[in-house]
Amino acid sequence: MNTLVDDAKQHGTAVGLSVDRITINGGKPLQGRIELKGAKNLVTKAMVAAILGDSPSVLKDVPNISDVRIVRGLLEVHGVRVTEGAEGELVLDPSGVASAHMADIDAHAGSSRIPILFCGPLLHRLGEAFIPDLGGCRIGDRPIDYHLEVLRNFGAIVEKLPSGIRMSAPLGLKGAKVSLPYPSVGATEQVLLTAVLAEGITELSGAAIEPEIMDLINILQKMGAIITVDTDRVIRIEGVERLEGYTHRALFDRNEAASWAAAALATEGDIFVGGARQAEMLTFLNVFRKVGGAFEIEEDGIRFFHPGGELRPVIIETDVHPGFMTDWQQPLVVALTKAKGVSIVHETVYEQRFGFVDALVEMGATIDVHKECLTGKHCRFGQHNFNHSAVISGPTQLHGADIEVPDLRGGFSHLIAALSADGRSTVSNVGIIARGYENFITKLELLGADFELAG
Ligand SMILES: CC(=O)N[C@H]1[C@@H](OP(=O)(O)OP(=O)(O)OC[C@H]2O[C@@H](n3ccc(=O)[nH]c3=O)[C@H](O)[C@@H]2O)O[C@H](CO)[C@@H](O)[C@@H]1O
Ligand SMILES: C=C(OP(=O)(O)O)C(=O)O
Repeated sequence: MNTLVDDAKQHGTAVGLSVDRITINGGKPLQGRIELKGAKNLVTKAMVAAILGDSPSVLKDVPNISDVRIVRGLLEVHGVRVTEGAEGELVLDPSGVASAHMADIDAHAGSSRIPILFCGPLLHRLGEAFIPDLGGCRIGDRPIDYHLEVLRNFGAIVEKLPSGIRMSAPLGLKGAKVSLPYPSVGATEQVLLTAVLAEGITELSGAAIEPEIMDLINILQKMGAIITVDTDRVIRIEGVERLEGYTHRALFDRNEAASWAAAALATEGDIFVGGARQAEMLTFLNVFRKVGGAFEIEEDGIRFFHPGGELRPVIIETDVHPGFMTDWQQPLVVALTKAKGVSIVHETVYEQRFGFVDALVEMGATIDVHKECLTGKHCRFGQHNFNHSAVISGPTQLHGADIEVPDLRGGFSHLIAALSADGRSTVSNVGIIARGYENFITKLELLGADFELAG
């Protein structure tokens, strides 16, 4: 397995970021306007969906992030021709889809979580698939048991090898009744990408219904799929014989929007996030307001700002949509260190997502992590030995320190911590942030941050 430093270098290099560290002089409010592109958690899946079409697809608002680069590389080793159109536009031509050579595919092992979603499309197109080791953030065990079970339900034969997973479907894939034990985003996408061309009807219960999944459904419908989203997390898919390419503008990145909103609050700043929309951020906006943040919703984006006065503590439980998204908690925790009183964040989606708080504590925050489900709701992790509830007592003034990015969202929270701290901080392994934040260095510059690049 790659070390964190290798990961950071790989992700940084993929988007042309040649530095490992940023030295930040904190204490300056972030102010100005930035623009969002499409969501990391949709764009990469939309790219995979292009394999299902029998003509090229055009995807707009594709961000320059390393996860997109990695998926592009994987598509190319499978014979998909990927070209760039206008700014932020990718043309994906699947007419040459072929089995990848092991050596080529190995180069992509361990880089992102997306390879597992190639299974259904490749089984339809080629009758076989080989999936290398998966990467993604190290925030828990992240098993793929639901994915494998789903694929077996459709008739795939799954063989686990030391280097990855081999799959075949000698009799083709057939629609199935599938029930997920937990509304997993990835496993729901696995069902969608497999069921659309499977013979017959698929009924998925216990589905995840995140906005990025709904946008993937929009794309599949444009391609010719028949998908019904019922109440109570049930999705019905009627398999069709062929799909065509799509043209689609990707849904904006609501996780990036929430991150910049938290940055505005923690630095007492004022950031207009172009492209952000209210509907997909309702839950975040409620919490942001309760903490004492202010926002103005405009047609072309949302202005997030600190209106003055004291920030207030909150109790949050992360959850599947429409709950408070797990990817929002890390940046917000930095703002909560400045709230007067005791906040609690109960992480119910991943068992180990509080690794990033060690650095905040080193910077002067008062944060204790606990194994118990501290908000009252019992989650899957309550009976185990996982520190999955955090108690944040404030207000505290953070001070500069040398800190190391542990994962994508934790990394962004470290940037915010350094920007809001007194004095100088050095944040290393910043390449990991390039997995999901397009041009974050340029955006920091635009917002008036005081920093130097090093390493
Ligand atoms: C690329 C992408 O879109 N990543 C997002 C996606 O990750 P991802 O799709 O990996 O997350 P899931 O929704 O699948 O995971 C949720 C929970 O289900 C568990 N699980 C999942 C699959 C499985 O086979 N077995 C199993 O036990 C996971 O360990 C985790 O505890 O949704 C997460 C939850 O909104 C987000 O934090 C990630 O940003
Ligand atoms: C956990 C995340 O992503 P991934 O699933 O790609 O690791 C994230 O975007 O915060």
